[in-house]
Amino acid sequence: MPSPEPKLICCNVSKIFGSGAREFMASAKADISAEALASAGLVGAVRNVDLEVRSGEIFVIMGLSGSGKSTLVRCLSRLIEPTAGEILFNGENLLAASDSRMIEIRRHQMGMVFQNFALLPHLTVLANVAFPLEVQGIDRSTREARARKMIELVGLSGKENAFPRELSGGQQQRVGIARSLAVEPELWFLDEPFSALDPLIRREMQDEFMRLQSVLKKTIVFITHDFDEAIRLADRIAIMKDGAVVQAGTPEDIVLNPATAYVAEFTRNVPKAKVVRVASIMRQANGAMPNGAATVQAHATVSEAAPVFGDNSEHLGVVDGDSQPVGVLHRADVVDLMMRG
Ligand SMILES: Nc1ncnc2c1ncn2[C@@H]1O[C@H](COP(=O)(O)OP(=O)(O)OP(=O)(O)O)[C@@H](O)[C@H]1O
Repeated sequence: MPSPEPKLICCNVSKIFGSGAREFMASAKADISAEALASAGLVGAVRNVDLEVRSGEIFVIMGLSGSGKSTLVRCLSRLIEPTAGEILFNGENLLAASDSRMIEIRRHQMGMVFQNFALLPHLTVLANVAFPLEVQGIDRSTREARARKMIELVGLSGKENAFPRELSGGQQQRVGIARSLAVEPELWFLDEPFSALDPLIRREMQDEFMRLQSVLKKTIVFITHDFDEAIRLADRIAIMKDGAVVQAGTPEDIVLNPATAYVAEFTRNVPKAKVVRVASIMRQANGAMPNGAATVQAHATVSEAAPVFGDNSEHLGVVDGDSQPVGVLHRADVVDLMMRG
């Protein structure tokens, strides 16, 4: 389970494009509605965003094209200067950091993966992956040894001497992932890393990404415009619209309780049983577990638990990670949830 400790805190961050943006922010105080900005000839790419990314979690920022995802993520590493707000990384105020300190943080503590892979075409896979270590001034044999390890981790052993043009899209993105992991980042940004891949490869890469994360346990900020990808990968999701976060929560929170009609549109076709956990719909055991009933884990999804009922049982015992009884799952509640979507 992710630890609750925040790695990155983003407080009331805004990025307004257009001349006189700072003056407008100062005079408008809190009113930076999309309408107020538009009438001043400004673009509110990011508006008053608050979020906290916890150590070891996958935090997904999801929104349609133009909703502000890339601008927000670039503000988090100060590749774009926010117009207002505060950003704390490991408790350090990034907006007060000098340019050289920011370069050091980006080089040593942050990793980035982009949609277009951004590989250097004239360098081999090995040299591409070793490149950020070369920039760090690490000697050749150390950086090549680390690069080989990363190439193996992403399943590309044997391709060390290939050039990017000799690889498929999925393989190129694996190189991008290996390269960004080579610096052993504490905070890993992935900006639509799988969007350029066709659906089958994309799903394979998502599985691969989850496998990597189960080994590496990085703190991740992952951008996508695809809600299905978001609920598949996320520990928590922030949904953006017109530069603002309209809802943030676990996939389960969002699917069960969409905060606005806009969010509900995304959740409408999601099979709820695949997202909702047994713990959310179980009932109190009141001390007694159903006699002879099979058990399921509280953190299993409802669709994982459903087959355990078999033909005849009406109840299942629910246990926690230490096999302690925590509740009862009723067949009727499972059927009800499945009927809902
Ligand atoms: N340099 C800029 N100058 C003016 N407006 C900008 C600039 N960069 C982005 N914008 C505007 O800010 C808004 C948010 O853009 P952003 O690229 O962050 O969205 P996004 O959600 O990442 O979209 P996409 O998924 O298409 O990349 C858009 O309206 C965009 O036109």
